[in-house]
Amino acid sequence: KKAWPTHKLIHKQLQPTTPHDPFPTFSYTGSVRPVYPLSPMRTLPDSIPRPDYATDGIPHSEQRLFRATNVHINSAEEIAAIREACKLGRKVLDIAGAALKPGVTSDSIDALVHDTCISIGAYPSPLNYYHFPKSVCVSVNEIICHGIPDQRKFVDGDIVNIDVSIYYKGVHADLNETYYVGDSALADADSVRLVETTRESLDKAIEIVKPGMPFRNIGDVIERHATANGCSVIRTYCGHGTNRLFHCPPNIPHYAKNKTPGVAKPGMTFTIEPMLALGTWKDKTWPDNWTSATTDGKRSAQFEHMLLVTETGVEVLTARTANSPGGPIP
Ligand SMILES: COc1cccc(Cn2ccc3cc(C(=O)NO)cnc32)c1
Ligand SMILES: [Co+2]
Ligand SMILES: [Co+2]
Ligand SMILES: [Co+2]
Repeated sequence: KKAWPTHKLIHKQLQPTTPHDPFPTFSYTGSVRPVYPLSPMRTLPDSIPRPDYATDGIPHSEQRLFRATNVHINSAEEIAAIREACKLGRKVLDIAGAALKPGVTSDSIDALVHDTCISIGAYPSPLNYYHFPKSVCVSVNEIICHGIPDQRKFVDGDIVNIDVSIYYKGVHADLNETYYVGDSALADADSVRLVETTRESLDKAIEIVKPGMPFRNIGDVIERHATANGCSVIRTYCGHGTNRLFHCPPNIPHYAKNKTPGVAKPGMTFTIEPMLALGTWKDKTWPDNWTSATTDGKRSAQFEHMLLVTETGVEVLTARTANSPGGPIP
């Protein structure tokens, strides 16, 4: 039997491919662990139009606006493109949600989202956004948001948020949902209370959106519903304007008594994306500089829609409609 060439052995030892925790000394707040190695960075055909940050990771177009607080009013053409991107984003999310099963890895969800984006001619907005390494955010249990798809397998009883954003015809769409994996999570009363309260809090917030509505009112509606159901509201991450830019004004906190400026006007497009938790609202970021977890390790859930302010009220651009019924209906 041929002796294993030592240089390959050494190389193998230096590049462990066995699943492992890259931060063995980090004090995790809950039971979720990263499972490395991450899969190689995914690529896209050159034919797919890319946002400015796709090459160097920095959204220069957003940073030019950094201090601005004026909110972009989309043209009719921009609104048409945003509507189309949001319909496609909804399809991508529904496909990803339907693939959630015990034993499936979050990396396989990333591959599915990435390949679906390519198939429709879209760029997955998270890829290389501030150097984010993957094409979708997958956040399990106590992970609040920005979870990085890796080799961790979903387990019966997990609650999993999939946050899809796509760049299509020069505009972004951004939406997310939290799903139950297997049957046990549906049986866990606290998880169901958390997930359904979060879903309802987004719906209640959307109900008040119309021209003249101060953005600061959204947090009051969300926090009232959260508190009434024994949940807290994560404070670090907010809803945001989305159009030709992935993130731009307005900044929309999900907690009560906030001082955010601005009022809704027809033609504005933005997200509302409440993250609620069973315990503390406080968050702690993993050493990967992305993954955000509750400091007490209790579960967090999120739902996100992208909205258009109309002359008379609001249009939920990322709504699940009759012709896109996909995904598990809870
Ligand atoms: C610089 O600091 C950070 C820290 C965390 C994340 C990122 C960048 N980023 C990557 C994906 C992503 C998604 C959203 C979003 O709105 N989801 O609804 C926001 N940010 C995102 C940057
Ligand atoms: Co999102
Ligand atoms: Co968002
Ligand atoms: Co979560």
